[in-house]
Amino acid sequence: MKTALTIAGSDSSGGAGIQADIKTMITNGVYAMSAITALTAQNTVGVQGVLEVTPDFLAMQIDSVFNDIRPDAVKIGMVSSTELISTIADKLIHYKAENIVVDPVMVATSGSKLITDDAISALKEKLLPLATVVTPNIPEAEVLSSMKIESAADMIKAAEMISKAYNCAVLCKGGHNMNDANDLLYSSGEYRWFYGKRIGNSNTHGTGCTLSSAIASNLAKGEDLSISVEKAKNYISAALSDMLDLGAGSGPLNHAFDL
Ligand SMILES: Nc1ncnc2c1ncn2[C@@H]1O[C@H](COP(=O)(O)OP(=O)(O)OP(=O)(O)O)[C@@H](O)[C@H]1O
Ligand SMILES: Cc1ncc(COP(=O)(O)O)c(N)n1
Repeated sequence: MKTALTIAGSDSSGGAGIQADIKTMITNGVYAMSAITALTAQNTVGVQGVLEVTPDFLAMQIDSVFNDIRPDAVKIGMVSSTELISTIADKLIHYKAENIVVDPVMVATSGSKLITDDAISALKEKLLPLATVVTPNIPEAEVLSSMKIESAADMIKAAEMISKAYNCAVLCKGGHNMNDANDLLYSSGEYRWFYGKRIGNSNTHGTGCTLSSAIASNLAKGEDLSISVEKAKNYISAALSDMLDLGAGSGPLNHAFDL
């Protein structure tokens, strides 16, 4: 069985973070492992608290995983501080990790900030150059490219800028668009659109975590990047279409819709 590791934060409400990643990896057919960067006390309404692990303890978790069950792919989600980002980068280089998917988590759907401003610089300098693919939503792509994105042409331009600056593929996600849900993959100088019909479901807590973990699962199984994104897009669209409606705010997806 192929294996995947998520390095991310825990979401006590189970819709995003480590919990979404593990549910996604299992339902996409790979063995799931985790290294937790922070505990969040969180629900569909907001983030009530964050408790970061120490860099040493994060390093220990990553060592424990790599020294026993080597992951075929690694997904990185919420990492809130510069020190934790440096720890992850050092370990990924040390273990020559492959198939690295970086979801540059900055703000939760509920509006809470999940990364410090310093850490955004570290994310750019240390993690993006290691990424097979980085998966920003539109506000994140604006931060990474320092440009405003107001059209499909802007999505292409920003993705190209990020890809060239950090030498990685870029999936610019269109979930924040009003009329469609089209995602753009820019890789090795070429781009491809993944078209999605906008689903009338306001329960989108964890969509970014879920998409990036599905991509990592497909890469772990040996699919190329474009097919990995295509299959991940189909998975997230189906999970959203299941119309699960839990909690008072933006609720989670049904990760196990076809079980
Ligand atoms: N209402 C929707 N209908 C169809 N697809 C959607 C919808 N909302 C998001 N998506 C899809 O979900 C995936 C995640 O995109 P999105 O832009 O929401 O990421 P995100 O903002 O990082 O997610 P998160 O909610 O975890 O912060 C993309 O494939 C996007 O197209
Ligand atoms: C621990 C953790 N990681 C990531 C997210 C982003 O997901 P979303 O923007 O869907 O809330 C989150 N809310 N919590």
